[in-house]
Amino acid sequence: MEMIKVNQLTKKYGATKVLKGINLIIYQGEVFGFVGHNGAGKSTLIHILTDIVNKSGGSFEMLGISDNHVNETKKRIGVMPDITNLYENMKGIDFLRYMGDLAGDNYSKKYYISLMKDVGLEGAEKKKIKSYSFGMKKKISIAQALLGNPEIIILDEPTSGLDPESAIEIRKLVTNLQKSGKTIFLTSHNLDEIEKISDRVGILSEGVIKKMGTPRELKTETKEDIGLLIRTKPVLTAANISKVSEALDMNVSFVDTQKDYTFLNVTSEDDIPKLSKEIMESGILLYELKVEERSLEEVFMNT
Ligand SMILES: Nc1ncnc2c1ncn2[C@@H]1O[C@H](COP(=O)(O)OP(=O)(O)OP(=O)(O)O)[C@@H](O)[C@H]1O
Repeated sequence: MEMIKVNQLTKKYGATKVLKGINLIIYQGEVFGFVGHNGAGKSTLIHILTDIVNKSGGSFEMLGISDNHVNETKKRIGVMPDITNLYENMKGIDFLRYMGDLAGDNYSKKYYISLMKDVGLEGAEKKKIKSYSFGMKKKISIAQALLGNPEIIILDEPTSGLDPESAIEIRKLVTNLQKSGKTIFLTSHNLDEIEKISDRVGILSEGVIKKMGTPRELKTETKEDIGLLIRTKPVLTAANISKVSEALDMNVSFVDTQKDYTFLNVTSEDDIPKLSKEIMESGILLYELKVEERSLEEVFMNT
């Protein structure tokens, strides 16, 4: 099922066009990672989808419901608020109860306690938010997004500013939410993280989604050469490579050697088995062959 569908969405602030025609479909149960430079318009899109900011043009559907009827979807979408909007003088559980009450929901104390446990805040229910660590504040923001068991959860930079351990905890939480059937739309500046937890990634640049796909698709789609790292005895030299290249009549280029390793480029995946066979048949012992992966960061920098 299409949980979020965005069609030619635009947004202008005054004369500045921030979003110039966003097209996007997010399916049920996906974790979709949305990345872009500072000021690219990620939060603007989130604010439009959650009815905080008006669109300038185009349309969108949330849970199959048109943006003309956005009120009907609000209870089914959870949005993590900015942690600067937390009521710091309130105890954690009172804050959640207050937000629940504001939404017109009447949950039991047990519900709020279990919600705090779900986000890893067990034992902190009666502590004031101002005494929480940065990571705990992020967690209670996520708990607020989970109030009412929404089907779509939108998290704007859930791990920014967190130490690695807390970031791992939040990532686990996202994975558990996905396992429980939620659809998650998240932004992050941490591309390693986006790559680890997202099923698909969209890169927003110059007002449009320039690239979209699984992390693997993005990392392989624009790659011209395939980098190989080979460990052999004896170590392959430029002369060996040019001989192999000639024998196979294919374009294998020598890049460098470091200790026991040789770095090479080939132009097609099909060259890899041919190359390894040729090396072994020439009496050179092949210990290791690795395809060097492009990082999502490289893809992002080239977008
Ligand atoms: N209310 C507003 N009025 C005018 N311009 C705005 C407003 N809100 C955002 N902008 C501008 O729109 C652009 C996109 O901002 P937005 O916050 O959506 O980017 P972002 O991708 O979320 O950035 P970041 O990664 O830094 O959070 C920026 O140039 C910003 O200055």
